[in-house]
Amino acid sequence: MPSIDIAGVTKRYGTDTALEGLDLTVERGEIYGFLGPNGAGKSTTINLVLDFIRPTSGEVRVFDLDAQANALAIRKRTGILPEGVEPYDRLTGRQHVAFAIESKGADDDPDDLIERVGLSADAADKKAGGYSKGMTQRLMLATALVGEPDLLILDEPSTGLDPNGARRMREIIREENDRGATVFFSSHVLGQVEAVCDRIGILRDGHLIAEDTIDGLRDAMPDQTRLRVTLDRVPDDSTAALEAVESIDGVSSVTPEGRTLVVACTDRAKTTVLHTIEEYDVTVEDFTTDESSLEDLFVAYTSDATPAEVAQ
Ligand SMILES: Nc1ncnc2c1ncn2[C@@H]1O[C@H](COP(=O)(O)OP(=O)(O)OP(=O)(O)O)[C@@H](O)[C@H]1O
Repeated sequence: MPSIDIAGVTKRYGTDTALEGLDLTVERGEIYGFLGPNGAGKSTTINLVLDFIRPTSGEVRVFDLDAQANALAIRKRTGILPEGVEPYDRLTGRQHVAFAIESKGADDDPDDLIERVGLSADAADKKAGGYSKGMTQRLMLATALVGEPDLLILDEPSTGLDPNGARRMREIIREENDRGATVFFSSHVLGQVEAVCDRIGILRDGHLIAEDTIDGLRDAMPDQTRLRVTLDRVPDDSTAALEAVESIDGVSSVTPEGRTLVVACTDRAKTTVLHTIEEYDVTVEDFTTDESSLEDLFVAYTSDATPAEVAQ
């Protein structure tokens, strides 16, 4: 039985279509990463799952229950970390967690949850109105974990977290999953997604344009590669050089790292990339090709060309 089953869902806001005919299934026990550029429809999808908004057409089922008819029962079994949520200024962190425990009728110890997310006992005694973004995010994660939810929905969970916080988040996602929870999370931090997800869905303009494991996404774009080109020096007009490489057909991104250019491109574009760089009066000292990262794949999948065109 899937934890989330979205079938043929369209969501319109007036004449704007946020989602169109979306089919998406998250199996029980999996960690599903939900990616997409700004405005692709990720938050809309999450809001439909939680019945905060309703579809224009189509059906959303969670735990095999209709999301509209069973919203409260579903939310009781779900831990939610919404995007950009503000805590109540006047409650302390501990009071927030205690309130969440009471609301869910759970019996967690607030201090255990506070410690687990890496919030200090001192911070937990302070009013949440003064919390930094990272502390707020940790607090909200603690409330999402209340009652050992069957499903965790995390919207941009890394927002505001420093590297330690991001690592803790990954560990908690894995621990929750080991306990049996299904995790559905949206993120722009692709390293985070790459590190923990079993499966990834990429949404673009309200359509799911790719859904697979990272290896599967790679296999679907066998021609996609990551080229590292080391030059004898940084070109004098490095901006023009970067723009020239970026505009080559088959190149989806270029990142300078000192004298090295990291270029996500198709195999066929490699030679043109090397020739183009050399036109800027520099010598290519070395180049290597590597497996594409999730970031490369994401850019390739969400760039203007369709995935099929990119893969060709
Ligand atoms: N309440 C609303 N009223 C009108 N249009 C909306 C509303 N909410 C979302 N939209 C539109 O629906 C589309 C999808 O938005 P959504 O917030 O779901 O995208 P997202 O993938 O979560 O983006 P981001 O990564 O920026 O958070 C966008 O075009 C957005 O402008």
